[in-house]
Amino acid sequence: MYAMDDLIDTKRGLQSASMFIDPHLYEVEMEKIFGRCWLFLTHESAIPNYGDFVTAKMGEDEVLVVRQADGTVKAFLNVCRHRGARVCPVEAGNRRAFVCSYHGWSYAADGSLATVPFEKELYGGKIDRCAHGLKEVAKVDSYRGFLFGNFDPGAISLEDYLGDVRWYLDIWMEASGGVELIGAPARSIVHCNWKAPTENFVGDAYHVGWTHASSLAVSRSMFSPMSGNQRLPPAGAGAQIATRFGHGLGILYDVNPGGQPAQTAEKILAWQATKKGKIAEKYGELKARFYGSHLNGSLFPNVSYLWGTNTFKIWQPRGPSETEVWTWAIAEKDTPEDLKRDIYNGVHGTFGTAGYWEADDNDNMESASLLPTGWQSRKLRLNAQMGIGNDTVMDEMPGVIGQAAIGETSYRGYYRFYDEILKLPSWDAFDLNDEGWKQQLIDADC
Ligand SMILES: CCSc1ccccc1
Ligand code: FES
Ligand SMILES: [Fe+3]
Repeated sequence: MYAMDDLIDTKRGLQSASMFIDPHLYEVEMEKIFGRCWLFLTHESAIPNYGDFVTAKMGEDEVLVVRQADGTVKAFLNVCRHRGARVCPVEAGNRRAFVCSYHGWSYAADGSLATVPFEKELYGGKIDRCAHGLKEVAKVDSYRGFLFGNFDPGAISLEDYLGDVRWYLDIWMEASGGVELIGAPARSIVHCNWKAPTENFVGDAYHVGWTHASSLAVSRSMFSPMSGNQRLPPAGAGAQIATRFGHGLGILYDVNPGGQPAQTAEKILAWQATKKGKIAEKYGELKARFYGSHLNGSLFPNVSYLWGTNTFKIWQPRGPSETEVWTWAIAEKDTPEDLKRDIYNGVHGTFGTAGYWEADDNDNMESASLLPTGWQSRKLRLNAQMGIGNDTVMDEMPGVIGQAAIGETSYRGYYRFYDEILKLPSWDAFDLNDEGWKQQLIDADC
């Protein structure tokens, strides 16, 4: 059994390897993280009309996300209130009612219990209908079209929960003119703990040259000069950012198309050149530069994205050692259709189920997650000390900043909040104005 205080050492940027394997910790994570944090559901554009729905996952819970008649969105556990069978077996569609395939109970789009077969004859009218509607997810909210849900009615708002990271999300969710998720997500299983890939995307530019050496060599991408660790990005080529709620990212300046194959990268650069001037006028030079940069990021607990390599991922936990990966391609809404198709193909060829970048990563995710099965291996500490002691704050961009293209500032930020939320009695006990988290990260040192 893990000891909570031995799990995360924010002061020294260390984490216990047991966090990837401990089944008791996993249950605490499901309760205290997935039961209380804002979890990605879908994008508004996927359910535009009344009755449109998708099924999604919130931790290990399967939910039904439905557009309501009044234009709002509700989410429900996709679980029949009679004997618990799945109410909606399909991933997406349009329904005004959902009928359970087991005994035929039906529910309206607003989750209320609509019909019960032979209700009078078999129940004598004794069913409390109000108590048998689909269990509603306490809160659903949207940020720039990205819909999130929260099981905890006492949780802080989505806007507060995203906090400083909104400034960086707005680079591609707003300044770009807005984005869309293209098509249905590719789904695959990786034999790893859900945190391993999330931490990789939050801040691991360090692995790109080594893990992806062959992918970089064959793709002739903008990252290819890093192949095999031939060279580091030059000094001042990027930054690492940590924010209050564990959300973090890395930025590699001016190389937006990042891991896209060369021919797609050229088209993306030409397309972005037509927009950058207007973005600079409206949002300033810094955001315009970041629009043309490559961003790798994660939103706590399990959302990741690559702005530039156009990838959007959810790492759905399925036990401590298995993760179901949902991968979408993201593109700016106003991208020409032929380029959107190239981007889609590029994403699913790199980070999709059978993508060559994905295959590189999965080996690392699986070994890092499964080796702590060893009783001695799980006692090891994982090192996230790159750049420790050099983190700072800057006037021009929010969060705690590591001023290096490769560093582990956002790892330390991710696990700092992981530690805090696991120990938080309830959101009532949370002080949104406490800025101490910044000093915790700035004071960290080996
Ligand atoms: C094109 C992949 S670049 C990257 C950087 C950091 C984390 C994950 C991926
Ligand atoms: S489990 Fe759904 S109607 Fe019985
Ligand atoms: Fe990778």
